[in-house]
Amino acid sequence: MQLDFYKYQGTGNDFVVIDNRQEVFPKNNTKIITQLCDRRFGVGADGLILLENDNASDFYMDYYNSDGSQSMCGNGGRCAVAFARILGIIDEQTTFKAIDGLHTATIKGDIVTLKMHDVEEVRQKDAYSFLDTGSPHHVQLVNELEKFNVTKEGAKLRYGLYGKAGSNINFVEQADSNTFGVRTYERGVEDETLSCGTGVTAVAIAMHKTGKTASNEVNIKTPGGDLTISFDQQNGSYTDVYLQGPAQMVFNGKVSW
Ligand SMILES: N[C@H](CCC[C@H](N)C(=O)O)C(=O)O
Repeated sequence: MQLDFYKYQGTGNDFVVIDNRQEVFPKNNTKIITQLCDRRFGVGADGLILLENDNASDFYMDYYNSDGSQSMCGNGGRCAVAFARILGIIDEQTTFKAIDGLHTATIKGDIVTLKMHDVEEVRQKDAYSFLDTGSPHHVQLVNELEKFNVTKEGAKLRYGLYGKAGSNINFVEQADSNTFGVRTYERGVEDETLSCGTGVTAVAIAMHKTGKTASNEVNIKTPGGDLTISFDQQNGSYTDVYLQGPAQMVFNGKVSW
């Protein structure tokens, strides 16, 4: 079988993207997904995005981590919006569906602003917070983030604290009143990625909830680039949560198996 694919990246979180509106991709075959995402035996990516038809919105984003598991992906969502515009499905605004429901988004140049779902609950512990922004996230402040062993400590928490289902693990260092550095260990990739969209969204909300910032616009610096998160807060819930940053096509080609 031979298929056209596109490679996208959003702040260094990279994806194989396929137009699956004709339902040609064998998505029940996890081996093909893991192989496409393999950086030595395949194209190489943190995840796979299948863009599909949806009868209630502009398109459906079917997202797979590089190990074939599924969840919502914030950076992937931004890339899917950029891809939908290239395909001519959308213009500057869209409503699309993902595993966690409907999202609206706007795109100007290569900057995509994606509305994330509301967050009602932030579990606060002494050393960390835990919340779901479409995917589950552990958020923990550390010192000397640049030197921190994210892969080792992330794996320890991901398996030790959260069992089989696991969680993504975000390590955070505050830079100023509304700026934070973030490095993320992603479940499903089982490694550090250069950026995680649902992760930085979780960090922004957790930092606001725990009083580290009073601002409802938070800047995040990841190893792959900068993202901005804005939100409202009403009776303890976070609403109108927006994730903003670049999404770029890198190359396209054909894969066969
Ligand atoms: N990179 C993604 C997260 C993928 C989800 C995932 N790793 C999981 O929870 O299974 C993002 O930008 O939000």
